[in-house]
Order: sequence, then structure tokens, then C-alpha cells
Amino acid sequence: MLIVFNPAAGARRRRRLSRALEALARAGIPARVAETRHPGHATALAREAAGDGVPIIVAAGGDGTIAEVAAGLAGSAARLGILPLGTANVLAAELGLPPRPEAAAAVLAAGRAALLRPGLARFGDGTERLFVQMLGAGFDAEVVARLDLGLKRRLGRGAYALQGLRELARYPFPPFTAVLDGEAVEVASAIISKGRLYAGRHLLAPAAVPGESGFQVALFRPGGPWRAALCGAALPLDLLPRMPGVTLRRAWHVRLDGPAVPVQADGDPAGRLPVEVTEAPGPLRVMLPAG
Ligand SMILES: Nc1ncnc2c1ncn2[C@@H]1O[C@H](COP(=O)(O)OP(=O)(O)OP(=O)(O)O)[C@@H](O)[C@H]1O
Repeated sequence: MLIVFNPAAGARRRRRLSRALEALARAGIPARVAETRHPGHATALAREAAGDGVPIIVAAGGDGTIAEVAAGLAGSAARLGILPLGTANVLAAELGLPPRPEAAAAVLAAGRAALLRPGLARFGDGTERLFVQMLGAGFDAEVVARLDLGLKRRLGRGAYALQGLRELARYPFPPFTAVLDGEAVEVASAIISKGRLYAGRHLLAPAAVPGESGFQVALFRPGGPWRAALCGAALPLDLLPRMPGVTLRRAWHVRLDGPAVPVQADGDPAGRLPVEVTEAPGPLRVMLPAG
């Protein structure tokens, strides 16, 4: 087993990594740790290990690290493991993975494998990016792009709320077009989600089923800061899907086009419009709790 560890993800991560390693050692599972040195490095480390036939490659970090490791596993037989050490850890919550390092290690040692179907984003300049949980364009991506990393380290998820308040005052909310399986809608923001949860454990798309093909797409009708502020207030109450002006649609192919509004993928800045989103060519197998 190889553990790809992102030292820049989350807080208190080294201690949590050690606890997981001790638990794996007690279970008699040999594990090697490779530390990432820069963004994108996790993909290269995972690809090399998958090519060497390592059976389980673990992403030790947040959703961004999982997406990078998943990109490196594409086309291989290696299974994806998750040690949730990030800030929001949305996919871990979605899959019901335990946050305690000892319990997460037990899943790696004796869990079962289930299918995971990442999304693939293709940007106008030809670059491609895999995502495991969600891709957002518009206001949330602006918040992610302008988030101060020192603030994120100190406040964790609270930093997103604070940055959101700051952006309400300055983001211009330009409308853009979302084309869902050929049908166009004008929106101020869109979130293309593989799962039910968003920004931690908050409800975004109740109908989503992990491992299912396609996406749930949350469309936010054009509007300004007041509408965005109401959505922000509804999120921690799990009322976002029921807000007026928010529509949820199922789709398999989504194109977002218009002014160059920012895009985030799994909580990291990813680029700008236009972007086309489809399912990644092959599913992965991810380790889940047994039973
Ligand atoms: N050694 C490194 N130094 C700086 N950045 C890194 C390094 N290794 C990976 N990264 C980048 O760190 C970013 C954040 O990682 P990740 O998303 O896993 O953590 P997080 O943001 O704390 O968690 P979450 O996405 O769950 O909120 C990723 O975009 C990744 O490319």
C-alpha cells in the first residue's frame, strides 16, 4: 500500500497520519508514505505506483488530493484509499468514511471496494481535470480563488464563510449559460455534483447516489448578492436545495459558457469558463467500510 500524503492539506495532519500508520502497522499492513512536494505531484506519485502494481494507493489529504490521486489511477487496477486529512473532506463524508485515523486505517486494511465515477472537466484551452465530488462555476469558485490560505489553515471551513461574506460585497455576479444535455439555461452560478453533500456535510443534491453515472446539477438563477447571501444562510440549515431560485437537474453532459467566470473543482481553483463536463472514461474502485 502506498500513502500519498499532502502536507499542505488540512490541519494537524502529521499527527493524524502517524496515528493511521500505527494502526496499519498493528494490523500487519505494510504501508509506504510518499509526500507531495507541489500541486499535481500526487497524480505522478499515484501513476508510478499503479504502474508498479501497488494494489491500494491512498490519498492522505482533502478532496483535492483525492482527485489528484484518482487521476493517477485512471486505467489501472489499483484501488483508491482515502485518509481524510483535508479541510472539508466532502467525499469522505459522502462515502461514510470515518474521520478518526484509526478507523480510517481499518477501512484501508479490511474494507470493501465500491465503484466511484469521477467527473472530467475540459477547459477552453484544452486542459483537462478530474474531479471526485463537485465542480462549481460562479460565486463559490470566486470565494475559493480568493481564499487566503493562511486564513484557511487557521479557521478551517470557517474561512470559506468569512471569504464568502467578503465576496458578496464585490463579486459582480455575471450571468452565464449552462447547457445540460443540450438544453440551455441562464444562471449566476452552477454546481455540478457527483454527491449529495457540499462544503463539508451540508446538503446540496438529495437525489445524488455515490457511484451512479451522471451528475446532479444545482443551477442558481441570475441574481445579485442578496440572493447569494440567502443561499449562504440556507446552506448550514440544509435548506439550500429548497431555496427559491435554486433548481436541481440530472444531466450527463454539461457545458458552461459565457464570460470568463472562475471555476473550482473539489474546492481548489481550476480555471475559467468555458468548461465542458462529462464522466471520466473509466470508473475507479474505492475502499469503503466493510458491510
Ligand atoms: N506539497 C504541496 N505544497 C503545496 N500545495 C500542495 C502540495 N501538495 C499538494 N498541494 C495542493 O494542495 C491543495 C489542497 O489540497 P486538498 O484539497 O487535499 O486539501 P484541503 O483543501 O485542505 O482539503 P478539502 O479539499 O477537503 O477542503 C491541492 O490543490 C494540491 O494540489
